[in-house]
Amino acid sequence: MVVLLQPEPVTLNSQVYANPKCKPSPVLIPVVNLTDQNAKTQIVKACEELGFFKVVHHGVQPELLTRLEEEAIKFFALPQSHKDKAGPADPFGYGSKRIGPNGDVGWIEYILLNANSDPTSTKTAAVFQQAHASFRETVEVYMEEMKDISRKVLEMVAEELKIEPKEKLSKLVKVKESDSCLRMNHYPEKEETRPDKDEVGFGEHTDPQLVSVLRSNDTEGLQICLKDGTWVDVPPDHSSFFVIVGDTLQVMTNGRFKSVKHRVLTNTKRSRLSMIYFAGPPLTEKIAPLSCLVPMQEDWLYKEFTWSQYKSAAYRSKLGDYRLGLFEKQLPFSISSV
Ligand SMILES: C=C1C[C@]23C[C@@]1(O)CC[C@H]2[C@@]12CC[C@H](O)[C@@](C)(C(=O)O1)[C@H]2[C@@H]3C(=O)O
Ligand SMILES: O=C(O)CCC(=O)C(=O)O
Ligand SMILES: [Fe+2]
Repeated sequence: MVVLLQPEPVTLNSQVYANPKCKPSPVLIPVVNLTDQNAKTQIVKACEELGFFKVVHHGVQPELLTRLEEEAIKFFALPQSHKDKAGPADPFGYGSKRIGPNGDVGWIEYILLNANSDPTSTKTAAVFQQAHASFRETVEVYMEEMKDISRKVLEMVAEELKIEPKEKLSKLVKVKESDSCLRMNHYPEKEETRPDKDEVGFGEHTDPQLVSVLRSNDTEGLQICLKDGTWVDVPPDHSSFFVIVGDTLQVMTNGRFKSVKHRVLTNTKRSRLSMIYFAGPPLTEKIAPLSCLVPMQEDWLYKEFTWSQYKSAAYRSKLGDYRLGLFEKQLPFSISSV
């Protein structure tokens, strides 16, 4: 008899921070083996309960992860004046401390790159001009792998939820018009750490896209917010990926999946490096609850919008704003609320 070993779920290692809402928690992060026949059921359960899960047996070569990490480290180690030639981020290119256009800041520097390398983005071109010669190629190969993981995850979601046609979700991230991007975040080490104080690397937010695929080095810092508002640490694991449900998938499942709030705290003497691929639909794609999941329009919790409309609204908002609120349908008063 062959006994298949299931990967152990990881216990969230909550630290006690000054913030009273941040408590130790016995929550487990679901771990999904992408080659397991039960993967689709586990993915849907995790998307419903947490909006977040860890992926193992993903098939991405560890050498590619190491290569991209090394090249990113080399980029961030360049003199500030070189990096600044690729900034400020517009949103693409190199950014430091400022996140987005509306006054958000963090202990961070980053590169944001469009998956469809936009020939008009001079900032993107400048990133590659400053970087090591092989950086562009490594980034392109990595993005293809991330697209593939997003595709597989969305195919499994569609299969489990019996969405028809079954490519409905995965097609959105596969087609060449998909509006996806890759962000590399560097949270520099701190000489002085202040264990009594939360220091924000990347403020709390949800990701606007369908799904995000995150990988980091072995430095902690990422936290997710549970439904009861408790923040819990996600133990880092440099050989796995974490999948984050985005706002768009929340809308398409009519709220059945939750886009998880997350943030990065940087109270550490070691630097954190993360790479995160945001799988987004084409700009012109109409986003609404899927009719095969919610046949009656009056049951839709959200109005229909295009990804382009949502993205514009997101870029007018601050990081921690509840962006989906703008697209929620006004529900008639229920008798019990009167
Ligand atoms: C403050 C902002 C940064 C952001 C655009 C926004 O106005 C609100 C959404 C932010 C976010 C979060 C997830 C991704 O990191 C990101 C690239 C995205 O698509 O939405 C960022 C945006 C950004 O940094 O430009
Ligand atoms: O750096 C991280 O681990 C998370 C970053 C993040 O949430 C983002 O870039 O949207
Ligand atoms: Fe995020």
